[in-house]
Parts: sequence; structure tokens; C-alpha cells
Amino acid sequence: MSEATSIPLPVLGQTSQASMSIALVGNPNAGKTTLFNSLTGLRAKTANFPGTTVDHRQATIVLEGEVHQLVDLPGAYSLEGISPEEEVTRDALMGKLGDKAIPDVIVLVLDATQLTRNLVFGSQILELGRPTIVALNMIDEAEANGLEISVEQLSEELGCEVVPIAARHGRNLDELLNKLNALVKQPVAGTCGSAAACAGCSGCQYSSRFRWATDLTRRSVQGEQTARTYTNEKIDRIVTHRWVGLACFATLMAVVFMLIFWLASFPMDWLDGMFASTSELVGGFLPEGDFRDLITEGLIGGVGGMLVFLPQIFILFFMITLLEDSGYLARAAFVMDRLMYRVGLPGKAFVPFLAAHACAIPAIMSSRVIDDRRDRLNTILIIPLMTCSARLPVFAMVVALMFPDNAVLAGLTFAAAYAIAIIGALAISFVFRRTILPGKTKPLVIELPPYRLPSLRNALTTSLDQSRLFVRKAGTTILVFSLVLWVLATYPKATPEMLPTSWQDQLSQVEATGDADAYDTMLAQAQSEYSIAGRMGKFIQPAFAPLGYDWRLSVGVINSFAAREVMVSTLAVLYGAGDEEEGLLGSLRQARDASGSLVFTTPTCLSLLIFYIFAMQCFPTLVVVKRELKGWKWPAFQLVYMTLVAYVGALITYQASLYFLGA
Ligand SMILES: Nc1nc2c(ncn2[C@@H]2O[C@H](COP(=O)(O)OP(=O)(O)OP(=O)(O)O)[C@@H](O)[C@H]2O)c(=O)[nH]1
Ligand SMILES: [Mg+2]
Repeated sequence: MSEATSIPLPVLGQTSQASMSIALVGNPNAGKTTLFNSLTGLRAKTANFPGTTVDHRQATIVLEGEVHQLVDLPGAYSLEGISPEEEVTRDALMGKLGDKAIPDVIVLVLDATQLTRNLVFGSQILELGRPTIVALNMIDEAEANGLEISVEQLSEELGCEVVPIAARHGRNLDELLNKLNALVKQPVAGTCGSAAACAGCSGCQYSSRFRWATDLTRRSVQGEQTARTYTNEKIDRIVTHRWVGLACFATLMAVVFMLIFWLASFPMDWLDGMFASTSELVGGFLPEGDFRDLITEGLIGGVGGMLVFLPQIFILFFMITLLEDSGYLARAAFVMDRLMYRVGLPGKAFVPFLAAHACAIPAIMSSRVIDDRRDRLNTILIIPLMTCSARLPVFAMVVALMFPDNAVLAGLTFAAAYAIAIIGALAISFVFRRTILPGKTKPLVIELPPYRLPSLRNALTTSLDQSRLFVRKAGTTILVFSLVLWVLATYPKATPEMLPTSWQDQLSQVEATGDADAYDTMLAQAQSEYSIAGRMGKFIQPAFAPLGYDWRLSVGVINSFAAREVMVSTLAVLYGAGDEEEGLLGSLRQARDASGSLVFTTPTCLSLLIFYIFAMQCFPTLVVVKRELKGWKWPAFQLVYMTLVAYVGALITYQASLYFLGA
């Protein structure tokens, strides 16, 4: 880590001067956020995808004991740009962003491999005549590409310090900090040297800037960049092809999911077994009774049932981050845009959609980049259909129940669930654009970033962050839900005499056979139906019977209306996963309904899968939609339409698969 973060924050009063504000400015994908992260020790999202940062972000850095504000800004191509991100950057530079003053010092981040294009915007920044320092980033890549850049020449012609760095590898950041420190101590405005574009000219034409940038690049850069570019173009021709590109995307995703399944199955088996034996071990120490059951079934069963899926969450985010960093996902965005445009979604919606695969909430907020109101509304309405991480435990459970020993089929089904969500979302958008939100959309203009060896560290920190969020949820929300549910599913406790006569008859029949195990199982089932949860479940079960759910599954669905991942822990508690040696999946696989038939048949599993793909079961998302669209009308509409689609979809799936596959 850099010097800036290793110096401890000073105690208040030690800073003699008022702190300066330092802004990171440059083209999209130049590495501003990567630099910001390495200077501040933060983990703001970076990606090999232009337009990753859409709002400003600030943090403190310490230079020789002085605390300063470092501001990361969205990338821009020009100061006259019309996109909302470019507006944020322009406002920030002009001191019009909220209560922020004009930045005291500018760090102009240039991508050394794309010097000409970066200098076009750079000339506008230099022209502002503010104290500026140039961070010539990606110098590692420039060198690997065979480019030799004369830093002295650039520095002389730009009229300010130029420091070659590789933000991603922390290379030369100390020199950058030293020079930055000198500039902060003595802020001198750049002179623009002999830069023809800006010497004495303000508001130059794009063409003259471009000519100046090309000439300057020619004077300061030696070497050709042809070999790689040529291969990139060849690959791009394939992966961005109208149909071949789509097929590539689908195949790649399917392979990724199969890999995730296969890889995750080892730690998952291990975790499942570990929770089962922990439950047994803890149970052995506690005296028999309700408290022991609360701990083994409610606590370990409920929370463990959810944590089993941690490996899949981790590996999924790891792979997605690698793909994004490699530059491939920008190509996928390009390919998908052709489809999205047809169904009336703006190309800019791809980034929110991608983000929605982690969580709908930041995705809905990032849809602010879409300027047209209807485009944005349409995007927000379908964002929660994307497969967010909260759905993963449910999908993973269902798929594991269907294909316990077949990673290929399991992976394919999982990938199909993603595909159904995307296709469903496109179809629904199509309908909305032709009914409630008519109008034309803008196609996407995206610059394809270079292919790049993905950063393992970035992938690791992203997936660790996501895993931590997941574990925190399991330790808080899920924990409370599991304990409350255990109480509801246990009380009032019935002795055999208190049960309805139909149960008493069945129990005495089983007792007559002398099979004590069968008697215990039946008594436990009768008791759970007698409990509050059991009665509620039986009350609502008729509504879910056509979808193939028994009363416990119905309780699960209702229970997870506020947060979908609660489903798995609910089932773990209701089907007594903490109680069994087989762990969660084993006990679900053997679960039987009142009539004695297996609960998790293929039709029921498929119906559950479809229900959870489409249902809006996330209260926080509804609150955020309300906040963004200022009112409850649209979130209410969203809740109703998604639940309806989910119910009807699951109904059709269950009935059709019952017809074709049998129970
Ligand atoms: N090889 C190499 N890659 C880098 C370097 N700095 C950043 N990157 C990569 O460049 C990509 C873009 O980095 P970001 O920091 O997200 O770029 P940004 O300028 O913030 O982009 P926007 O937010 O879209 O404006 C990521 O894949 C980084 O890992 C570097 O010094 N060398
Ligand atoms: Mg950024």
C-alpha cells in the first residue's frame, strides 16, 4: 500500500492549513478509481468497462501530515459532454457540485496506451489553467505493447509534471505523491507550455485539439502498437457479431455456471456436513428439551442452511469480476444492446442490469445515468427481475435437489434460470413500451476497452466483500427470522391426546406395527401441523396447491415476501434440517407431505424456480424504488405485476411438467 495510507490520520488540531481538495479527472477507463483506491486504501468499484463510476466519491489522503480531500470523478470525453456523468465531472470542476468548492489541484489521469484520445480531453483540462499534475497511467501496458514514452517531452509540452505510473500495481505511486505534495504546498497553474491547442486559445474546435494531440503523441511516443490491436480486432469481430456474439455470450455463461457448480460442490458438501455435525455435537452437550431444539434446529439449522451456499456466492462474484476486468463484458453489452434496443430499453441500462445481478438496490440507483424519464422508469421496473445474489441460495437449493450428482445438468439449469430472467425481463419491457410507456429509445454508444489480464486481487476483494455481506445477513436478519420461525413452528406443543382424531387414528395404527421411528416421525409431523406456523401454512396452502407446494413450502413463500433468501432458512427449520445427519439437502430430499408422497419432485422444483425468478420479494428494493420515483405508485405496481407473473408462470410450469413428466 502507498505511503498515503500508511501514515496514521493525525489528531484534530495537528493540521495547520485548511485541507486542499484534489480531483482525479480523465477519460473513462483511464484508471482513476484504481488510483483513488490505491491512494486511499478504499475499495470503490473499478472495472474494465467505460462508465463504471457515475458519481463523485471522496476520501481523505495524508501528505506529510496534512489531510486533504481526494475526489474520484466519473470519466468524461469532453467538458461540453451531455451525459449525466460528464455533467457531474464538469460541475465538480466548476465548483457547482452541491456545496463543493472548485478543486484546488487536478490530477489528470491519462491512459498511456491511448495517449492521443486521452490528450484531447486532457487539453481541455489543461486549458482551465489550474494547478495540474499528469498521472500517466497503465505504463505497464504501454511498455508491454512496445511503446516508449518520453516523459520529459510530454512534461515540457504540457507545462506540468508528468509521472508515469501503474495504479493497478502500485508502481511509482510514491513519486506521484511526492510531486503531488509539492504542488499542493505550492499550487502553480500549468503553463500549457508550447501546447498549440491551448496556448492562448480557449474553446478550441475538436479537430484542432485532435490534431494537436496526434502531433504531440507522435513527438513523444516511440514504437508501434499494431500486433496486439490486430488480434484484438479479430477477436472482436467474432464476439461482437450479431448472432455468433450472442451464442458466445450464452455459451460462456453456461460454462461459467457449470464450473461454479462443480467447484462449489466440494466446499458445500463439507459445510453441509460440518453444520450437521456441529448441530449433533452441540445437541449432545445440552439437556434434552425445547432449548436444545431451539439451538440445533432454529439456530444452527436456519443459519447453517443459508451459509451452505456461501461458496457459490464467492465463486460467482469471482468469475463475474474476472470477466468484467478482462474487457469481455463490454463486448457482451454491445451484443445485448441490439436486443435491448428492440424491446425499448436504452443501451445505458446494461450497466444497471449487470449491477442488478449482485443486488437490485445499487442497480436502481445507478439507473440515474439514463436521462430519459420513460427509459429510466422502464429500466427500474424490470431491474428486480435480474438474478440477484439473494436468489442464489434458493436456485442453488432447487437445482441441487433436482440434480444431486450431475454438475453439468445443475450448471445448465442454473444458467437457464439466469437466461429465463433476462428473456422474461426483455419480454416484459417490450410489453411496457407498447402499453404504459410508449416512446423511442436511444442506442448504446460504447467504447470497447482493451482486453486485459484480469486482476486476481480485484476479483478476490470483490468476492470477499460480497461474501461478507452475505454472512452478515445470515448472522442478523436470517438469524432472527429462523428463531422466530422455530418458535412459531413449535408452539403450541401438542401431546398425542391433543391432536385431531384423524391424526390419533393414524398414530395408533403406526404404534400397533411397533415401528418406533415411524411413530416419532409421524408425531413430529402432526405436532408441527398443530403449531401456529402449521395452522397458518394450512390456511394459505390452498392458494399454493396448484403450484405444487405443501403447507411448509407455502409458509416459506409467504415468509420470504420481505426477503427471498429467508426461504432456505425457513425450509431448513420447517423440514428439520438441523435435526438430521444428512444436512439440509438430505432432509429436503426425503421430505414427505401429509399424503406421504415426496415434496420436492421435479415439477415442484421447477415451479419453485420459476416463482423465485419472477417474484418481487424484497422489501428494501421497493423502498428504494419509492425513493427514486417519489411515490408508492410504481413500487406497488411492480410488486403486483411481478407477483402475478411469478404465480402464473409457476402455475403453468407445474401443471405442464406434471402433465409431461408425471409427479
Ligand atoms: N494494466 C493496468 N491496468 C490498469 C491500471 N490501472 C487501472 N487498470 C485497469 O483499468 C480498468 C479501468 O480502471 P478504473 O479504475 O475502473 O477506471 P476509471 O478511470 O475509474 O473508469 P470510469 O469510472 O469508467 O471513468 C480496470 O480493469 C483496472 O484494473 C494500470 O496501471 N495497469
Ligand atoms: Mg471510475
